[in-house]
Amino acid sequence: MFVKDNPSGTVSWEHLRNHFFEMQYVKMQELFNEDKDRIKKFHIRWKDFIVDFSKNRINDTTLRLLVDFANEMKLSQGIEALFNGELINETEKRSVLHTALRDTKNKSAVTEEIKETLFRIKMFSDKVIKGEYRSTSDKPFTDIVNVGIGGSDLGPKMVVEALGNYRNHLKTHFVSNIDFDAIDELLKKLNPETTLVIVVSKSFTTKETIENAILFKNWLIAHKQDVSKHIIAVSTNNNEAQAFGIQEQNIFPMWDFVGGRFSLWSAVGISIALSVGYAHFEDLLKGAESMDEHFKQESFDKNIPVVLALLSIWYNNFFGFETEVVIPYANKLTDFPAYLQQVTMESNGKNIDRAQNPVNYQTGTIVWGEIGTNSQHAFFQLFHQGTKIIPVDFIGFINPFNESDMHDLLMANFFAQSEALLNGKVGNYAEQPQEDDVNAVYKGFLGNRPSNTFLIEKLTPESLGKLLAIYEHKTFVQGYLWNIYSFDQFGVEYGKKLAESIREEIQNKHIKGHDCSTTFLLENYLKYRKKTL
Ligand SMILES: O=P(O)(O)OC[C@H]1O[C@](O)(CO)[C@@H](O)[C@@H]1O
Repeated sequence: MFVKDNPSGTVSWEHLRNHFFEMQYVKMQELFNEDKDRIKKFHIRWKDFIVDFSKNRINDTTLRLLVDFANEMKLSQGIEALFNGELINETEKRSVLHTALRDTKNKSAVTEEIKETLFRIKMFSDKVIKGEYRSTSDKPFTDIVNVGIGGSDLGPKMVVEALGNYRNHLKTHFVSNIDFDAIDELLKKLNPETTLVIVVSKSFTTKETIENAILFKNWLIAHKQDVSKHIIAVSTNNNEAQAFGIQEQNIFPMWDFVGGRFSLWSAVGISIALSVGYAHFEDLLKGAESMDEHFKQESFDKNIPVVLALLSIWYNNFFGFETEVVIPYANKLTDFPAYLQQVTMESNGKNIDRAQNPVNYQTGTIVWGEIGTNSQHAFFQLFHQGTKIIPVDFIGFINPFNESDMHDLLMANFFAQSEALLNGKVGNYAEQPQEDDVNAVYKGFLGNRPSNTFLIEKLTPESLGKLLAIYEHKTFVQGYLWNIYSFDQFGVEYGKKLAESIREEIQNKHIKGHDCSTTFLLENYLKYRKKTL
């Protein structure tokens, strides 16, 4: 089971704090000058991945002290507890076993159930793709609509997009928000006779999802389609799904031991299997499984998720950097930052520790991002010359899916940005300021801005699985070391309840019991709302 020690009370935390005072003014440029082989120490080469973390404000002592901290907090014990299915989600009395979803070696009862479900996903997706599972009017399906939100949307949507080059003829759409304007636009494009709807909701009670599912159900009924053929579900709540009109054989199970934001590996990912075929879905799982093995077995100083988590803690808790950014140099990873935000921020946005005390140190980092090079032309100015320091994860691929010289230009930008952030405008690139240039002062930049670089051979189902598992485990390690519970989300659940009661007040046109600001806003909403339906 997990220890419940306050990390800021450990000896190694104290050592890190003292070490920070030495390191805070050290320039990375100096570290590189002093040690021409710095890269040898601070990179990890693993399968088709190179993770270069040399461009960070660290030296040998930093890495050693960070690893000491992980050891003092008994991280190995925590990792063991995770993989052994101990009830580490203590507040909800649940195990956390998303790793079991991709564990082909495990022989426990849990994996039997998982295997059976994977087999069902394979059979079903094969049939739909081949046109053997047919619609009311005996036609093959052409369009898949995934109705879900949060973890029941972000992960599958991101993967379907990321593996766009592997997609088959099926057109996959994702409906998450309760924004009728957007849904209406989609409905106009869809043919109800050949549309298959997947309602994905672990709880089958999430308001947005159920409202949207009802909308699609009514749309299908209005077009005389058999709902039991056109709607399938993924849920732990069999009863509600059946009450909704979904046939039992078309309900794919979810389990309490898989958190929504870690669930794309389960039947929640059925839209992935449908879009790219089961074999590629399996490759995604295999990639994640190989990262699980690395995470379990590798020593902490060579362990990709552990090193990334420790660096993030170094910046978050000692330097006081508040956010970190992820920049994938691949359009196909456009949705990656949004997915990652849920994984990290819903998990580690907590302020009470595992011993029920308010924490006296920072937890959950703020994660954001955008693809390169677009982001360079949007917000990189602040990275280079702003007052805030924002550590960057650059993600790039050596080979594109479709060969083109253009890829070298894309990647030239990828390499240039991290180099510029490190070095600033010095060395080979320094321009001699013109004596009469009155703007010279605005044109310099100092560098010393940290980044990690992921150089991956190619974006494939397998490498994507590895990448996602890296960030899942990084999140786990951070939550564990911050001594918080990463696998519940009570904050979001409270917001859901509040929205329900406000909706009732709007419907009854009776606003009551709010602060004066909310009352003012609601009254104006009611006053100017012109409902035509
Ligand atoms: O799959 P469900 O039960 O509809 O929940 C959707 C999402 O809602 C949340 O509970 C809160 O946003 C997420 O954790 C979850 O992924």
